[in-house]
Amino acid sequence: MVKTYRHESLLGFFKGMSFPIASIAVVNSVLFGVYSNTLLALTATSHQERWAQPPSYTQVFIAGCTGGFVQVYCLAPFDLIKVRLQNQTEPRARPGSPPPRYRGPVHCAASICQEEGPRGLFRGAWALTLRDTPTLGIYFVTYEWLCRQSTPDGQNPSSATVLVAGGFAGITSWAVATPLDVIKSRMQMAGPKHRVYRGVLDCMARSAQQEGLGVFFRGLTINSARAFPVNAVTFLSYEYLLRWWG
Ligand SMILES: C[N+](C)(C)CCCC[C@H](N)C(=O)O
Repeated sequence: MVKTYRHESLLGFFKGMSFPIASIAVVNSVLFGVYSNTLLALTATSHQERWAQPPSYTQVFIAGCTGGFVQVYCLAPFDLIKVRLQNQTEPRARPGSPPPRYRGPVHCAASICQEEGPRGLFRGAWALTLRDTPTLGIYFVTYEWLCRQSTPDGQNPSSATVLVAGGFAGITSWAVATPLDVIKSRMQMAGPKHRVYRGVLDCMARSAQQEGLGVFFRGLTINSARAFPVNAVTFLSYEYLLRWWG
C-alpha cells in the first residue's frame, strides 16, 4: 500500500476500476443465472422450495461448475483489460513524460484488438477456465454447507447467516483459486511478440523454478480480505432478489 501510494498517489488504488464495475453485473448475472437454472434442471425444485427440499451437494457442485465455466466467456476480456491496466505502474503523467501504453480500458481493448487481433482479448482464457470451473463449484458448496449448518432444517437462512456464509464461500474459493490466479495473470501479461510461456504447465513450472512455491500464494491475504465483504453482499443480494422476484 505504501509503495503504491508513494509511486502513484491515491489514484493508484483505483486503477482499472471502471471496467470491473461495468462488467461485474453482467458476469455475476451469467454466473448466478446459469447456476440456478442448472440447479432447477437437476432437481426440479424452485428457488422458493430450495431450503425445504435442499439439493444434494453433488448437484450444487455440478451447477456451480457449470456457472463458472459459462461465465468465463464474459469475464475473460474484462479480466484481461483489468490485469493489463493494473500492471502499468508508471508514475503519474507529468508534462513531457511519454504517455502510458494503455490510456484507459477502451484504448486498452482497442490496442489489444489491433496488435493481437480480437482473439487477443481472450488471452489467458484457458487458465481462467481452469481457475473458475472447479473453484466456483467449491464456492457454492461452501455457501450451501455453511447455511445448512447454522439454520434449522427446512428453514430459510437469516440475513446474518447468508452474509457470513457468503463471505467464507468467497475466501474458501479464492484460497483454492489463487495458484491458478497467479498463473492466469502471468499468461495474460504475455504479448504476441514476446510470448513468454508455452502454456499453463510451462508457466507453472517456470514460475515455481524461478521464485519458489510461495509464488502460488501471492496476493492470497489481500484477496481474502477483499473476498469476504464482496461475496457476503453478493449472496445477500442474490437471496433477496430471488425471494422477491423468483
Ligand atoms: C472462483 N474465484 C475464486 C476466482 C472467484 C469466486 C468469487 C467471485 C466473486 N465475484 C469475487 O470477485 O470474489
